[in-house]
Amino acid sequence: MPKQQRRRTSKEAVAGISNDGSRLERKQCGKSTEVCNELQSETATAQCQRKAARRSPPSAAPPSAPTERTEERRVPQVTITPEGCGASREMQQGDWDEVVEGPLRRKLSNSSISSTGSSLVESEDDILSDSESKGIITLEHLGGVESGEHTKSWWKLKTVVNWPFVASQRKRLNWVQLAGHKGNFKAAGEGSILKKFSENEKQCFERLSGDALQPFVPQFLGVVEKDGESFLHMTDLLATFDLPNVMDCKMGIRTYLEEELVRARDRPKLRKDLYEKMVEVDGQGPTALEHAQKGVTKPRYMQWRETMSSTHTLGFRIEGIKKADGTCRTDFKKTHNQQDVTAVFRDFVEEDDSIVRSYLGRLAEIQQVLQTSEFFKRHEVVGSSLLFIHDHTGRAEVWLIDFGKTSALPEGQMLSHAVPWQEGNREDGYLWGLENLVQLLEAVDCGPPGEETRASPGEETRGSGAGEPASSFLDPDAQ
Ligand SMILES: Nc1ncnc2c1ncn2[C@@H]1O[C@H](COP(=O)(O)OP(=O)(O)OP(=O)(O)O)[C@@H](O)[C@H]1O
Ligand SMILES: O=P(O)(O)O[C@@H]1[C@H](O)[C@H](O)[C@@H](OP(=O)(O)O)[C@H](OP(=O)(O)O)[C@H]1O
Repeated sequence: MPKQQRRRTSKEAVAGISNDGSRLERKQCGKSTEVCNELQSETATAQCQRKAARRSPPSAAPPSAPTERTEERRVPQVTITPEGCGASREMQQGDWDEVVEGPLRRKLSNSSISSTGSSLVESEDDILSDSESKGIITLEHLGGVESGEHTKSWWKLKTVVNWPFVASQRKRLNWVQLAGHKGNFKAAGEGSILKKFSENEKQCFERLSGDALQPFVPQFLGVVEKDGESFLHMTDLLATFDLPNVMDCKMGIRTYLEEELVRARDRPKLRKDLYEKMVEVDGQGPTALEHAQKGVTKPRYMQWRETMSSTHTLGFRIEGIKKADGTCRTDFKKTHNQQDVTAVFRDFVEEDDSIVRSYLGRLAEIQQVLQTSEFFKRHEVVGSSLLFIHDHTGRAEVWLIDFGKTSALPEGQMLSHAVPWQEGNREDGYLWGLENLVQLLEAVDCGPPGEETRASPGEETRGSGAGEPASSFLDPDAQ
């Protein structure tokens, strides 16, 4: 199939996820006939889904379809009373300049890129004063100094297009922290990194040892002390790539713990920093009261983030992307619907179908393993991400990262990860989000092998028969 035609097909497919997918966007359909019509275009999607069915066995407990009915969704209310502003738990770190071995050392710094998504390289002040903790790309450059030496000279690479890499340096210019808290990471020995210690995350790594999921998470290398602080030592997933493209997708329909909700109800604490982050994205975000108080509670902020982004509508959201050319984007707070998300995916993979297929293959493996993982069954997985990494060699991998807010369930309790969350059931919607992610990525992958994926008229309906979807989405209406 000619490339142009392939692209058209992909584009149609982006919107037309499925019968169920169209429900996913039905509220928006009311606003846009164009979107609505596209959603009804099924053929290309059906092709993708058949491809997917070949890639992976159908999930044992297929999730069903979401809608975009944000207002109608039941979100536990948090009573806000003014009690002063809570401070961010962000690490205050001023002494993280000393970094590690290697001729071109990474510095993992507290600098960051604004979530407003400026793609311009600004002054150092701008970088440092940024209130966001995202999109950190900071590299320590030792200008040919041999391994073992220490120096404090380093580069801050914010957003650089056409970075003049020389071949020997390219491999080492890999590090990027696309999400998470400033200063949470430090470089370690070759191919490994240190993440600020969390007892909870350590326990998760220990429990993951020997679990079916272990091959899909960074290798845990133990706890190390450095400069009087404890860190989790783990493999740097980027280390073996050459100028990788990296994307962080935060999984699940809920990004805060139930206990945070309870705490906020019992002891509501207004946070000015979160209020400011909210206003930065949407001046209309805070209520009149919140504007007056200049503060919001954490669950209120987190719920707002979920509804602004695609967490609420799709069960995952894009946190950040860094591409091989050095460009970095973290301005996805308002990337909300499937068309926008798919457009970002397409840009990320640069319409390289073989990369998409590799990602889909890996995601299919992850979906399969999640069905058998004891760890997954017995943990509420909140705030965890899938890290997508590929480079020009054609290698593409997906890894599960960040178990800082993943918590064990009481003995005997298990989650389906695919049914709606109601306070108390601790469901996280991980599998639902993953299924949506896979389907959106499939919408990018509607090119070759072409003929073989073309549906015959009798195959136009998804699924194994009688209009039954092969896989479907979670329906929050079912709540
Ligand atoms: N093992 C790893 N290898 C390579 N990069 C990693 C690894 N772990 C994390 N990262 C990078 O660091 C970023 C943040 O990681 P992580 O989500 O674990 O941090 P965090 O501070 O716990 O985040 P959050 O505040 O969302 O809980 C990721 O988006 C990714 O870019
Ligand atoms: O993505 P944003 O808009 O920057 O918002 C942050 C993000 O949701 C983090 O996941 C969260 O940390 P946790 O997941 O650890 O709760 C952090 O809370 P915090 O400010 O309390 O650290 C938020 O500020």
